Amino acid sequence: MANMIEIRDLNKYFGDLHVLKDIDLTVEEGEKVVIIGPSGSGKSTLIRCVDYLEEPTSGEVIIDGTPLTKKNHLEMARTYSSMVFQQFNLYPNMTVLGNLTLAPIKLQKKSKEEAVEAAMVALKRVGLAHKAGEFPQNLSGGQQQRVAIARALCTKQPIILFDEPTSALDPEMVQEVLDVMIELAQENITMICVTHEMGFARQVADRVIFMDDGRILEQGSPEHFFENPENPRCRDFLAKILH
Ligand SMILES: Nc1ncnc2c1ncn2[C@@H]1O[C@H](COP(=O)(O)OP(=O)(O)OP(=O)(O)O)[C@@H](O)[C@H]1O
Repeated sequence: MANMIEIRDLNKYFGDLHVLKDIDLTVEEGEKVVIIGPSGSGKSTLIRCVDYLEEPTSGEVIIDGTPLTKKNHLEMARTYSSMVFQQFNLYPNMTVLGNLTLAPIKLQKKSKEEAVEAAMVALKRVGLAHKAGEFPQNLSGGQQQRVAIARALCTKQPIILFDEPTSALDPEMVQEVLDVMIELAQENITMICVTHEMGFARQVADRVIFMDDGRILEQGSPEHFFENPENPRCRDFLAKILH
């Protein structure tokens, strides 16, 4: 398998705060990676560096062989990666269909017909084709997040980054979003997902990564990771959230 994402010696500071510390990480094409760790450990910042929503202070992020730079990052993100956020980030004054066709038409220069067709295919996949004409505020949180996932799907980039996609949802809506993600994981999409959903990690991840204080302290297959973590901080963290 080819490397889709290579992160080399990545450091990120916010002012004096050293948030990512010498991160090295390679993700293969089609690989599903779940990142867990305590609040403030740098998980979101790390995946935001993958599509340059945060600019690394030093080090490199290489996508499909091309290093991200100030100059190319918008074009690279358009081609390679989309992000699903905790707070959905849908435009409230646009219909679901409007939200889904905006980037393909404006940024990817697709025709309206092509964008609508792709949007409807994506909405079907998340079970919401019948909501195409609705405004986001008329949907439940779970439905809004499924729309956000459909939006990520219809731009057809090979990488999807999930930043705690179920953390803002009422508990009864979490599973419907996870089910969509589980189904997506059957495909050759490269996924990095920051989440506290350990069942999802066990079911879907090829690799689980534990971050603490800006560093990757443990990583491995779910079997190894959950049964036999070596790092004491990872063991403590798992003991807390699993019991
Ligand atoms: N734009 C920013 N400006 C200043 N500090 C920031 C910014 N974004 C994040 N931070 C800080 O960087 C650290 C890492 O934040 P990050 O959101 O990456 O952690 P996280 O592991 O994703 O946490 P959580 O699980 O709470 O979302 C935190 O101390 C946070 O307050």
